[in-house]
Amino acid sequence: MSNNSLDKDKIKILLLEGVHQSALDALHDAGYTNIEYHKTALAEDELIEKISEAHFIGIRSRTQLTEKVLEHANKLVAIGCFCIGTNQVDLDAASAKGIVVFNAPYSNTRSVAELVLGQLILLLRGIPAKNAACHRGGWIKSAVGSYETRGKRLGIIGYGSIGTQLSVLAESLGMEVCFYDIVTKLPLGNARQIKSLKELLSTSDIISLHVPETNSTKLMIGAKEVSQMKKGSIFINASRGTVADLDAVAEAIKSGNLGGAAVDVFPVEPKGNDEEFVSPLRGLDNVILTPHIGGSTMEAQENIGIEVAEKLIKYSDVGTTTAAVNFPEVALPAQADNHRILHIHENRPGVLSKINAIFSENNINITGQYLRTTEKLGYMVMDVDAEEGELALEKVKEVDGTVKARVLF
Ligand SMILES: NC(=O)C1=CN([C@@H]2O[C@H](COP(=O)(O)OP(=O)(O)OC[C@H]3O[C@@H](n4cnc5c(N)ncnc54)[C@H](O)[C@@H]3O)[C@@H](O)[C@H]2O)C=CC1
Ligand SMILES: O=C(O)CCC(=O)C(=O)O
Repeated sequence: MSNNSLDKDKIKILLLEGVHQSALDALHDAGYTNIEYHKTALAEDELIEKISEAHFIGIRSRTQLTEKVLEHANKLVAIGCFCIGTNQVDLDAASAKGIVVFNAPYSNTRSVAELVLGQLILLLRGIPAKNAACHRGGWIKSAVGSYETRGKRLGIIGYGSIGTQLSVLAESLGMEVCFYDIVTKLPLGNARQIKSLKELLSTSDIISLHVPETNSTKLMIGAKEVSQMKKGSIFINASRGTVADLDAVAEAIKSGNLGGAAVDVFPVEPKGNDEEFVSPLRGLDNVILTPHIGGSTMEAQENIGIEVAEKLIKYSDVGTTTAAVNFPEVALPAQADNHRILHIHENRPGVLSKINAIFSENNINITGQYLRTTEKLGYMVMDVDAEEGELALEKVKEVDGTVKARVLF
């Protein structure tokens, strides 16, 4: 249930999926040298074996940190998602074990927006099919079905960090931008928010998805929604594979109802580069298929490596949880010569009064105290005189409702 402060070289960090060298450099510079690095995701049994020994883990989108996997993560204090999406982590299971989850919410957003812009230009010109024909010795020199971007309507579903950047880039090409979002958003430039998904689908020349994976987005583009799209229009999904029914998209491409598609994310993705990729869209010349690389540019990966590594370092060094995905956020100063008790507890009546009673009953002097809560979790941080740190930790660990407690010094 608890971790005492360890020497930095004893803190075991497991980095998977080839996170950028910048993360390793940042961790090394901060004194963390006990790092196991893998270029790929791990099979579930190996992941379970390795996570049971790790204090920190860094992943991207392939590693599924399910409840079953996290059950074995008894030493783990934090998860770094070196990406935006955190749907691959069972956040409730992580919170229940007092494991903080961090991500990089912005660093790869420009990369995705640029890729989508490139794809929509290529698809409007019918380039994927012409390119495929050339590779087979064909020659489709024709303007039929080939269009400029100017004046075409781009329908963006999900007007967040990526959707808004795509909106601005598309307008700079002279496109008309409309968007659908469950939240009322300030439109950038001349973009317009459309209240009905059906209206967006049926009036756009290109539809591009930029929503997170949630219960409300699961299969939000099914056969019905695909049938509502304008004849000959283009479908792009670089969000999550669970959002769209690719069988329906494949049927619409084959029947000519859709003019083309670009898909970067799939309901089931290969775990590594040596596993076969299976999709109903394979073999369709006017479909651009990419292996979930929307955010995979050198710039984005380098920035993500630094950003997430720094979040893990700050949590490990001083207990700061700013920008955590599943956790009360506390920005903490570096502690001076004292010991810092980090106490993660269920957010229910009585826990705090018991902790405070321990300090007064044992005459432990508190030099600094911080508290933040979410609906389910409380995170209390107490700085105490160095000689009283171990006693304080032992006592607070006994409090009913404690999820995790550790001391930093
Ligand atoms: N292909 C790739 O490599 C990458 C994919 N992504 C995916 O893109 C997603 C979006 O990224 P950001 O724009 O940064 O996220 P964001 O959180 O800034 O924006 C998401 C937008 O979707 C809206 N939304 C949520 N549920 C909706 C619904 N049911 N219907 C309509 N709108 C809804 C939200 O209100 C928000 O405006 C990420 O969650 C991730 O899954 C992100 C980065 C790279
Ligand atoms: O880099 C990755 O593995 C996934 C990127 C992504 O989809 C995200 O940032 O949410």
